[in-house]
Amino acid sequence: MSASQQRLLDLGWTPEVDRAFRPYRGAHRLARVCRVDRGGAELAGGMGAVRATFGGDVLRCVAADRMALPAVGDWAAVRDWPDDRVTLEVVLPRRTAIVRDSADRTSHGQVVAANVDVVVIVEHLDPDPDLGRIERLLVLAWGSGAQPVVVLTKPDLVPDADGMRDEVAEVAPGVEILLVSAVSGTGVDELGGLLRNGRTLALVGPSGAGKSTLTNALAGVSLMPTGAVRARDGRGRHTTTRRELVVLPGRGVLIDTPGLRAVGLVADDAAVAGAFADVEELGARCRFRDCAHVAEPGCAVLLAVEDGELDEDRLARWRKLRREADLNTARRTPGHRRAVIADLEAKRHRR
Ligand SMILES: Nc1nc2c(ncn2[C@@H]2O[C@H](COP(=O)(O)OP(=O)(O)OP(=O)(O)O)[C@@H](O)[C@H]2O)c(=O)[nH]1
Ligand SMILES: [Zn+2]
Repeated sequence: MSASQQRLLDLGWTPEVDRAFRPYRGAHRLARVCRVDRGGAELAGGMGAVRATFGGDVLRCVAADRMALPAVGDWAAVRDWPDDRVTLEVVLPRRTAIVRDSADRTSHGQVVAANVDVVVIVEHLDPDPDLGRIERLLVLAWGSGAQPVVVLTKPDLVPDADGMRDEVAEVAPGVEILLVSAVSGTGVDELGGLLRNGRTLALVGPSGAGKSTLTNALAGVSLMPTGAVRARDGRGRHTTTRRELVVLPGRGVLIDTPGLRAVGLVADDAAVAGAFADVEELGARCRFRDCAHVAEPGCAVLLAVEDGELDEDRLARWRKLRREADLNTARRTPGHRRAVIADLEAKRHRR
């Protein structure tokens, strides 16, 4: 195998990617997006790292839908020009995508990371884990098409990490939960075991949960500045740029997303159902098939709450997420989108 092919394999290349790229071969090169900023993207490919600006087609697509913006983890067809410029011409179809709500609310959302195999939800045990946040990130993960895993960090700082894991397990049915301490080394190998066969893992979680620390522990070297070392500006944002995609040759690819604060979800019912498999399962036993689990007779979900089998707070959070999902679905219908865009245009003219 050539060095160039080996580099692509290390980047997570698969025959599926190759098939998607086939129509562009010849005039284009294949590359993976490592980082996106205002002016363009940093890419890695068979020939190494390059910086690219976005081609006209990409810009036109982005104008119509923000989801078309290249994202870290995307595979792309890239063109080299005689004056040494490089342009990203086509974003290849995404196998999976972690999508959050965009600020403007006119489009589907913003892709946080693409072509991810495992979404690692990182949450600290100290301070106490936020169960609602874990649930939201699980909805995000189930909506992405990738497999979720929960990693609980800083178990070395609490007396009963196992007990806390059991509590978290209640809000993460069917999801593997790992206790991982970068300090004591507990669980690092277990998590590292998920990084194999060129798979892509994306770390998501709040700032300070220990994502960069995990990346360093998995890489075995200090690639990421962590915690206090990294300077923050007045709004609490990091001023130093960080690497977002780390290639661990022969193992896999790690994507470290910047701390997601309040994650606006672009969830649909299926993603919520994935994260709340326990509620779904109970709901299948309700007398009415479209039971909302509010006050219906023969509601198996309410009965489970009464019996202490299902936590009332969890049901309340399920309701809230379901409402959000319904709103999103309504918002995404073309008619609604047109109305929102017209409204924005009107405001612009009034200014
Ligand atoms: N005791 C202990 N401290 C940890 C552990 N993991 C991370 N930390 C500390 O927690 C702090 C935050 O870790 P980071 O890795 O910078 O957190 P992050 O999730 O990358 O945060 P952002 O970059 O802001 O998104 C640092 O001071 C780490 O040293 C752990 O397992 N045990
Ligand atoms: Zn019901």
